[in-house]
Amino acid sequence: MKKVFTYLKPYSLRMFFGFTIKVLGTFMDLGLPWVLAYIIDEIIPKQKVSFILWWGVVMIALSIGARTFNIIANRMAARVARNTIETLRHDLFQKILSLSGTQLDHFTVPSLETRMTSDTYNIHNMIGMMQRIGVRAPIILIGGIVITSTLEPVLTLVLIGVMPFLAIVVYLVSKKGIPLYTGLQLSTDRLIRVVRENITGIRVIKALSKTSYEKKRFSDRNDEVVSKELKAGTTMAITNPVMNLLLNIGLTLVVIVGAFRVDAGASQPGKIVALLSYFAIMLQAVMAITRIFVIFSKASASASRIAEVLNTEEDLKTQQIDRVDSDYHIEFHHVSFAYTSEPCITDIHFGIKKGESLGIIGSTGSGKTTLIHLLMRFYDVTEGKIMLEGKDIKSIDKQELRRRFGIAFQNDALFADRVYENISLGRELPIHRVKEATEDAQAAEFISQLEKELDFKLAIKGSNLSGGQKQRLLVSRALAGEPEILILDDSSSALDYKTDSLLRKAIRENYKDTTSIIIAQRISSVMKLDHILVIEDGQMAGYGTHEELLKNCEVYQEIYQSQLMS
Ligand SMILES: Nc1ncnc2c1ncn2[C@@H]1O[C@H](COP(=O)(O)OP(=O)(O)OP(=O)(O)O)[C@@H](O)[C@H]1O
Repeated sequence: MKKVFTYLKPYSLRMFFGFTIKVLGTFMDLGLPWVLAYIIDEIIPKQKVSFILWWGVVMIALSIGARTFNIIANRMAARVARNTIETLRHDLFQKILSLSGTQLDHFTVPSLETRMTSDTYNIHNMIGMMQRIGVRAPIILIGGIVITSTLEPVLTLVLIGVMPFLAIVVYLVSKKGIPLYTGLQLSTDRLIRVVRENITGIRVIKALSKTSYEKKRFSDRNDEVVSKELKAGTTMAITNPVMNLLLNIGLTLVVIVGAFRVDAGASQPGKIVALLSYFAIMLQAVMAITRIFVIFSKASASASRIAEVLNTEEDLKTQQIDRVDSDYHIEFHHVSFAYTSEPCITDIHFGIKKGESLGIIGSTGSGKTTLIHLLMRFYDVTEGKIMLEGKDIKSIDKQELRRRFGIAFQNDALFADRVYENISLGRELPIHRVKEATEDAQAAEFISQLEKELDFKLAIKGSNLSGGQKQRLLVSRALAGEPEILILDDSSSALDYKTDSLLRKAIRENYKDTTSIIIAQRISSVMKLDHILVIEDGQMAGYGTHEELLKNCEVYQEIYQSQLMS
């Protein structure tokens, strides 16, 4: 919570004004029963209509003043809550963007989504509530006790006697509430993960007739959320009836004791009426405080989940490492890596010169994409080093490093935006450059057939395009910035042989200075490249040209034979 409260600092002045206005409004509310008692006990017995009217006007003025001040203060509170959450969400988003691959794996994407949405929403609720009811309710309670004790000290003791019981209920319930709400948020994370997986894979789920299986999976997660919600809700729901009961006992005692006291001449009817009014608004205040505790319990669980992300230390810091002389543009120097305890990449060692091309081939899951993740420093190598022009990539600023790449990953993201935006991706590239890239990526022809061509609007994830069209747009995006290093990760798998071959020809001829790395399943996609790395279970099974590998790499020969036969 401490971390979240630091976000309120810039609004302290606004909060102070809001607080002052709220206090004034609340005092006016507190004055009303007192004036009523005064009218009943002092003014009415004098039987002067002008006096009664005058004090009636005072009551109306107090009432209007209280409402107006309340509305102003509530609007100010809403503004503070909105602005605070806007900044918090912005910082959280920035932080999420800067998380390394390992940190993203640790938090998981669905959990980060919940932290960005429902967790920030819970805190928004709390900040608003604290400024509105959090100020008003304690003043009503304390002010109420002070005023009633001046009016009727004996009856006030009845109310004060009830207070410790109320405090115990609030303490016990909120102590149980926070862990329950933390558990609920974790279950919500899991539910969102299932929803996310289902929505992303809706077609394959239908195609494989897995809908009933997925329905069950969703239902299990949903039941888990419902049961945790029920548990948290039931615990919190105990508060209101118990509070009500305690306060109503107090109220009944006031009426009984008050009746005896008026009868004995020790008190006046106006005071008893005022006391009942005070008890009523104090009852509302206590209810509001319990609501604050519920919201605070939720927000406190959310705040620690958000703080966990915000306090995550950057684990891929830029380091001071001296450059070494190297003939290579890209060099992997005995690189090993593990996502978990199991090694994924072991002792990969190669170098390619500027403008050269490297093909990476190997079975699925052999570690091809991981090599790119390491080259772009999404993860840090566990052993060895990766160098660009003799500079360890750990010594290059991450933004600067990544700007040097043009990359198309497998199933990369396409956005619900114009074709141009999807290719330019915020780089404000000139139209002619985007057009050239689409021609090289063999996408120009199909784009020319789209309505409005580059202005054609894609659906979410480019679902109104075919697989091959999507791939060609992604390759256009990678080529459009004329990158120093081009990486195509299985980006031509949906292309026919002719289009694939035209794409490779265009890259060869039009991007001579670009060093390219092409990951592919088909030997035809890599056989003409300067070097080919054959990878098997994360290890180098061969390195050389197509001809060399055909002679001396068994794995390559097997892939070649199997593809030749098919
Ligand atoms: N974030 C991750 N956390 C844990 N393990 C991972 C992660 N990403 C990949 N792996 C594992 O690392 C291994 C290599 O994965 P990688 O994606 O590099 O393979 P690949 O050769 O590119 O496969 P494909 O050809 O199917 O794309 C696989 O066993 C995979 O399960």
